[in-house]
Amino acid sequence: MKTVLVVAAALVDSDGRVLIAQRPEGKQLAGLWEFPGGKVEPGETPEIALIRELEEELGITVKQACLAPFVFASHTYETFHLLMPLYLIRRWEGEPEAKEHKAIKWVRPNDMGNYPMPPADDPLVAWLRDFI
Ligand SMILES: Nc1nc2c([nH]c(=O)n2[C@@H]2O[C@H](COP(=O)(O)OP(=O)(O)OP(=O)(O)O)[C@@H](O)[C@H]2O)c(=O)[nH]1
Ligand SMILES: [Mg+2]
Repeated sequence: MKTVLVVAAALVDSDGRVLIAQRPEGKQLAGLWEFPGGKVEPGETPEIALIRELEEELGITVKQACLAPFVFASHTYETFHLLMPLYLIRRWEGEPEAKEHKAIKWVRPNDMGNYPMPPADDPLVAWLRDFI
C-alpha cells in the first residue's frame, strides 16, 4: 500500500478559533469538514506545497516563517496510507474564502465534534483542544 503525503493547516484566529473547510460533492469524503491542504506534488517541500494549497483553496498568502509544525496524522485508509503533518498558522495575508470547498467555518476546537471530519483527523482535533 502506498503512503500519501498530504499537508494541512490549522489557521488560528485571535479568538482561538480554527478554520475548517467542507469537502465538495464528487470528491472522496464529500461533505466532511477538514483542515485545508492537499497532496505534496513531486519536487515540492511540504512547506511549499502547503503555501500553494492555501493560495489555491482559500486565496490567502502565507510566509514560510509563519508555518509552525504541530502534530501529524498517520492513518490507513482502504486504498492508501495517509501521512499528514498539520501546521499551526496565526499570520496570513488576505481573507480566507471557499474557492474549492463547499463552505468554510471558524470553530473552537471544543466545538469541532459538531462537524464530521475524516477519521484521520480525530487525534489532531484532540491535540488542538489541549493546545489552543
Ligand atoms: N486536506 C486535508 N486532507 C485530508 C484531511 N484528512 C484526511 O483524511 N485527508 C485526506 O487527504 C487526502 C488528500 O487531500 P485533498 O483531497 O485535499 O488533496 P488535494 O487538495 O491535493 O486535492 P486533489 O487531489 O483533488 O487535487 C484525501 O484523501 C483526504 O481525504 C484533512 O484534514 N485535510
Ligand atoms: Mg485539498
